[in-house]
Amino acid sequence: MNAIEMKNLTKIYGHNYALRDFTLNIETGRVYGLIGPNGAGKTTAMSVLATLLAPDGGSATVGGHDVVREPAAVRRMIGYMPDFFGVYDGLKANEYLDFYAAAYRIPVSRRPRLIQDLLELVNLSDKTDTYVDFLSRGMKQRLALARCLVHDPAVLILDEPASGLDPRARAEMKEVIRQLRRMSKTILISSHILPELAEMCDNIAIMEQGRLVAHGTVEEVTAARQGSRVFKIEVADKLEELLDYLHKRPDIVSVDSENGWAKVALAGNKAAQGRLLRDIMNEGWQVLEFAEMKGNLEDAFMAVTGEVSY
Ligand SMILES: Nc1ncnc2c1ncn2[C@@H]1O[C@H](COP(=O)(O)OP(=O)(O)OP(=O)(O)O)[C@@H](O)[C@H]1O
Repeated sequence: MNAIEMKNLTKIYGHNYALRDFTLNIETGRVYGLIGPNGAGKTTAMSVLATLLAPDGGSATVGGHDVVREPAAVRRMIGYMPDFFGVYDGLKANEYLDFYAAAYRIPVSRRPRLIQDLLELVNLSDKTDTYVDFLSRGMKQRLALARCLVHDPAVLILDEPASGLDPRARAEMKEVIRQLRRMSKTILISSHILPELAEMCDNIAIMEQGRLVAHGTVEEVTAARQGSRVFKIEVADKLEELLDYLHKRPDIVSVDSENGWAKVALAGNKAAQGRLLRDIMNEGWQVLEFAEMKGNLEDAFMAVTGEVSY
């Protein structure tokens, strides 16, 4: 079952297509990354899903509800975190969440427990009585995420939740998103921070100029661009000889050595992967690690969107 369906979505500003026949389905319970360069249409797609913007063509549903015809039902299902949001001066973190809980008509008696749970979830329990203004950017982002959760939505639409955060704050945000995934939420996240998305997401969609240019699992999108998958191979010794050996194999697209291990792009499927491992072991190397790497999503993004030429 798909939590989100977008079919031929089109949005035009003047002569500029912000979305052009954009079609994408997101299965329930998935964490889906939406990647694209500035102006690709990520915010536009998310605004349509959040019922804030009417499309000029096509249709979209969330939980089976049409975003144009049943906006109230869609809003009940989603938590939407925009890329830019204001916070209210003079409110403490718990008051801020109380304000939103009231807006969602959560009974007063339920709110203290709910707010405590939400602050715990986003790792801000010790900031309950801190003025929102005094929180760091990362904390504010996590509080904004907590705000999206007050009505316990099944679907989260997060527009660049990690933007402008330092590595530690990003890691904390990532952890919260992992936690939400464990709670079986369907999550759509846009980002420019590609390696981070690769770690967090099950699937990714790459957009450019309002169009979908690639989608699939992180591994599929990466492989589609290269016709290969990348592996880390660590051996007990004789690394130089291994690199030479790998260079000569026809199924190896490229070989690099990195921090004492080999990074190889292998053409072919799982059977090819099995053959490679067997051959290396048969040749006498003691293999300490043989693992597929997800980290080259950034390469895939650059190649697909043409931001960098190879
Ligand atoms: N209100 C608007 N009026 C006119 N053009 C707009 C408007 N909103 C967006 N656009 C245009 O639509 C296109 C898509 O914009 P959008 O904000 O959806 O992209 P994005 O992928 O979210 O970019 P970013 O990563 O910079 O946030 C861009 O060309 C943008 O200039």
